[in-house]
Formats: sequence, structure tokens, C-alpha cells
Amino acid sequence: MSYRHIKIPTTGEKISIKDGKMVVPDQPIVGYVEGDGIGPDITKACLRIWDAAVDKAYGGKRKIHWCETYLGEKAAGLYDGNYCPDETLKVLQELVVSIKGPLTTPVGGGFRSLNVALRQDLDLYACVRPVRHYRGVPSPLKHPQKVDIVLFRENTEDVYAGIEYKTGTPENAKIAKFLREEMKAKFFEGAGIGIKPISEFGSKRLVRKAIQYAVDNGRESVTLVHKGNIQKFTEGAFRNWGYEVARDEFGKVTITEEQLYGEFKGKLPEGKIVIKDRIADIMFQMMLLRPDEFDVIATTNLNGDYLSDAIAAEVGGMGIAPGANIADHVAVFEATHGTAPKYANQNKVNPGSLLFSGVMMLEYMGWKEAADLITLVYPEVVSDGIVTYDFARQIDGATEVGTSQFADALIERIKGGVDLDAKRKAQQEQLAKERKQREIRRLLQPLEEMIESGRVPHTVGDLMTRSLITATDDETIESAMHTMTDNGVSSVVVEANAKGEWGILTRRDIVSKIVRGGQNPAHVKVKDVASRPIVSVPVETSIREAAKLLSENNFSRLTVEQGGRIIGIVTETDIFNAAEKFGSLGD
Ligand SMILES: NC(=O)C1=CN([C@@H]2O[C@H](COP(=O)(O)OP(=O)(O)OC[C@H]3O[C@@H](n4cnc5c(N)ncnc54)[C@H](OP(=O)(O)O)[C@@H]3O)[C@@H](O)[C@H]2O)C=CC1
Ligand SMILES: O=C(O)CCC(=O)C(=O)O
Ligand SMILES: [Mg+2]
Repeated sequence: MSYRHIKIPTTGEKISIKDGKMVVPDQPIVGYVEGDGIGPDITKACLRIWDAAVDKAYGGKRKIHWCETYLGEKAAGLYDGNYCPDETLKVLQELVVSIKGPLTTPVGGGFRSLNVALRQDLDLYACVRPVRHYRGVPSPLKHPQKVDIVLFRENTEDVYAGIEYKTGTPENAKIAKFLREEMKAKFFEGAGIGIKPISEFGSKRLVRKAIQYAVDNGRESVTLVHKGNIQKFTEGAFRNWGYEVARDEFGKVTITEEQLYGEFKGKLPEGKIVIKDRIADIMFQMMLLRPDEFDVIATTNLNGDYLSDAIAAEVGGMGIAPGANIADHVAVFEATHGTAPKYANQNKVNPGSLLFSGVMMLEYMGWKEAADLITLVYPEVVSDGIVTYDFARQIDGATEVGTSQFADALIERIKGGVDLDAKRKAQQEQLAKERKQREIRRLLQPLEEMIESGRVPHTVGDLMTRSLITATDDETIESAMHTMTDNGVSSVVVEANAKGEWGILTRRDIVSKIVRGGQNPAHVKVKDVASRPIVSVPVETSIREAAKLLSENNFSRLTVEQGGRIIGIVTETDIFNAAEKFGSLGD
């Protein structure tokens, strides 16, 4: 088939899909779009770097055959003012894998975003944006190496879908009338109106992809980010559908955060992924203060747009933040920044964003050796102070180079050879160390951990002491007293007797029954003093309900049970402390 301007290389083979799987030949044809503004500068530089990495990694056995396609201003010049030619969309679909530079979108009028059009036309529903730190890259954080997240942003719905009605148009008047008269909605006269569609289908397929990624890459958690407290039926629904996918489709490999702390005492069981959620505004703060709490993020379109740029700032800025738009059988990788027109054609900007989008593309194609070569030599070049203007202004004594000179420095390193195995091993050891540190923190300070991460306790499971201090029936009271003193607690849970009944022994019991009665604690058994049966509540009991039980029955503690087992204890003091820290604890 011939196209008006696109020339499919005759030297390579197309990537194909067979039995639902991508088949990548050794000489694949891959599409690219140069893009507007700084697009041509970064594309030229990156094509050279990718080719050098592939050549070095496979000794000439593999090679990408590039096929230029057109969108944006270059397309308008070639296709009589058409910024988004049909043949480009068709070829990008046909080639399965491609990569693009940024495209200009006019603000407040003019044509609709070509990026959005492309995502919608090819149904590229997952926008995947990994953000991690590379050694040597300047950052405003004290510990930027703690940032290592992969953000999955829904890419086809939300206010980004472009369902908008301009003030003063008949469409706007019609919809405003309907909303006011039929739906009894109130808003100012002449308001522009935008619609935010969020569907179960769209949300679930995105969250499914995020969880699958976490499974395939040994990640620890998936955080659903939403503004569901305010936008209950769109953002809130996204969160609920996300949890449903985790439970219904990944039940064997996922646990909730409540289970992590309640059932597993903060220790992540081998092979499990924690599913948690955070409200979007606090998430921006948490990504600055405690970024290592987050791993994979799944979120709606606009949240993801904002959040990905904000997080990128923590590890070097837009010049280095990569991305991909992925459907099930077609992917378009892209720089996440825009066209930065003031720098166009100056050979000035950082090619990192497009470069690492290409690294993602190589990984997606299964060409990991070539991808690793780039990620491993990159920090060496930057640590030597060879950087573009954006990093140079943040690093004292750096040597500022242009886009193409930065590419030259990288290529020189790639050609020089890298000990891939040694570097991979060091990286894995570092990851294992970080994982261990997170676990220690979760185990040692579960309540503090929850408070700092912005969660408010709701249930007894959120407050209880998990490491139960116990005694047995046949122990002496003297021995139980030592246990209480050694552990700084005022009661011990007494393990189940032959009837399966748990009990409790408190300091007050000992004073009133042993000391007052003139008995010797060394001669009395725990079973003779302990109270049975114990008053237990299910782990999901609300704090208010627990407070009611304590006050109505004049208890000072309750044990907490789950699945017939006692898993913790919650005291009047725990509830007092939580109320002091959080104020109202609600239902
Ligand atoms: N996927 C896409 O194609 C996207 C397209 N756009 C479009 O791009 C146009 C311009 O958008 P704008 O909001 O100005 O955002 P841009 O990302 O184009 O530029 C904003 C600033 O980010 C910094 N920056 C961006 N890219 C680089 C780079 N490669 N190296 C170093 N620094 C970089 C520069 O900062 P400094 O000034 O500090 O040097 C630049 O001025 C708009 O039409 C917008 O719609 C926007 C985002 C994505
Ligand atoms: O399409 C555009 O111009 C902007 C898109 C954007 O900011 C993004 O997808 O991150
Ligand atoms: Mg953006």
C-alpha cells in the first residue's frame, strides 16, 4: 500500500501481533514523529543514541528501521494544513510500536490537542510515566533516590475527553438550561461547561494494567489516587472500581492496606502487592515528604497529568521525564514535556525525556540489553558534569553542552562498553536494602506510619497494638507480672484454654485479687485470676462503637479478633491518644 508522504522502509519487517502476543523481528520497522518546537532537535539526537545502543548490545544482529510519520506543524506543511493526517494514524496503528516528540496545542481556542486526538483515535488508554532518580541529576529533594514510581494515568476519559461547551454558544445554552431546569443544578450565568466522564470500563482496564505491571515487575504496592471525597461519582467511583479489580481479578496476589497492618502486622507477605488509595491533594505532599511509600500509582487523566509533572521536578524536571501511551496491541512512546518553543532549533534542550521514552520502548520490545546500556551509562555522563542547560544551572562547575553534544558524550560511553552484570547486581542489592528498610519502618511504627502518611484511623484495626503480650493458664502470677513489667503493659492476654476461650489478666486484677487477699503471686496460677471469656470485637469495628462498648461496660480494653483469632488489643488510652491527635474520629 502506498501513502501520500509516508515511506515504509523496505529493508525491515513490521512488528506483528500473533495469538495476542507481540512478535518483534530482529530488523523491526518502528515509527516516529519528530514533533514541533524542540521536537526536531531532541529526535535527531535520540535516534543516534538508540541506534548506537542497539548496535553495541547486539553486535549488529539487530537494528531498528525508522519510519518517519507526520503530525503537527510538519504534517500541516505536507498535507495542505492538516495537522493530523489519517495516514499517520493508520501507519502508527499498523507499525504497533512508535515514538513521538511533543506537539503544540493552542490554549483557549484553536484546534483540539493532537496528543489527545492520537490517544483517543488509537485508544491508547494507559499513559505510563515512570519517575526515578539517576545518580548525578540535580534535585530539590534531600534523598531523591527515594523516588522510584511508575504512574499509570487513564488516558481517554475525564475532563481531558474534551466534552466542553463554550460560553455564548447554543450548545452551552442548551445544556445549561437542562442542568438548571431538569437537574436543579445551580451555577453562575454564562459559565463555560465541561463534562467529566469516568466509566467502570475505562477505570478498570487502567487499574488492571497497573496491577499487572506491579505483578510482572515485583513491585510492592499500587496506590489509587483520586479526589473521591469531593467528586464522589467520578473520582470516588474510580477508586471503588480499582479496589474491585484488585479483589476480583488479582485476589491471590493483592492485599489491602488494612490487611497489611491488621492481619500481617505490617510485614508484607512474600509475593503480595498492597493496594491502597490516597486523595489527590495529599498525594502531592506525600510525594515530596515520603516518596518511598509509593511504588505504582494508578490515577485518572487530569490528576495524572498534574502529578506526573510535579513528581518529575523531584528528579531533574521535564527534561528527563519519559512516558508512553499504551493500548493492548499498540503503543506510542512520547516525551512528556511540551514543545518549549522559545528553545526551538537552538540545539539547547535536554533530550532525556524522549531518550528515556525510547528506553521504555526498547524494554517494551524485549530489547532490555540495549535499554540497560543507556540507563547505565547515563548517570556516568551526568556525574562527570556533562549536561544540558537545565541541569547546568543547578550544578556548580558543570560543563554545559548542547543537545547533540550530550548525545555524542553518551554514544562515546556506550561504545566504550559497560559491565552490565556488575551494575545490575549492584542495583538489585540496593533495591533489596530499600525494601528491608521500609519493612522495618512499617513494623516498628505502624500508627506513626499511618499518621504521617495522611491516613485517619477509623477502625479498631487502625489503632490496636498488634504484637500481643500473652501469658498461659499454668504460668504463675509472679511470672505474668514480670512479663507486664518487661513489656511496659498493664495487661496480658491469656491464651485459649481447652474450651477455646481466651482470657485477660490486668494489673488491677492482681492488686485487687492477689495483693488485697494477702496471697503470694508465686503460688497462684494465671488461670485462677484471669477473666474469661474475653470481650473481643471484630477488627473492622469502628472506633466510636468501641468507645461506646468501653464506656457502657466500664471496660478499659478490648481484644480484637479476625477469623476467630485474637490479633491485637485496643485500650482506652489508644482511643484517647488518637482523639487527641485527630480530633473527631467519625464512623
Ligand atoms: N505531549 C505533548 O506533546 C505535550 C505538548 N504540550 C504543548 O507544548 C506547548 C508548550 O507547553 P508548555 O506548557 O510551555 O510546556 P513545555 O514542556 O513545552 O515547556 C515548559 C518548560 O519546561 C522546560 N522544558 C520542557 N522541555 C524541556 C527539555 N527537553 N529540556 C529542558 N527543559 C525543558 C523548560 O523550562 P525553562 O523555561 O525553565 O527552561 C520549558 O520552558 C503547548 O502547546 C502545550 O500544549 C505540553 C505538554 C505535553
Ligand atoms: O496535548 C497537549 O498539548 C498537552 C498534553 C499534556 O500535557 C500531557 O499529556 O501531559
Ligand atoms: Mg502534561
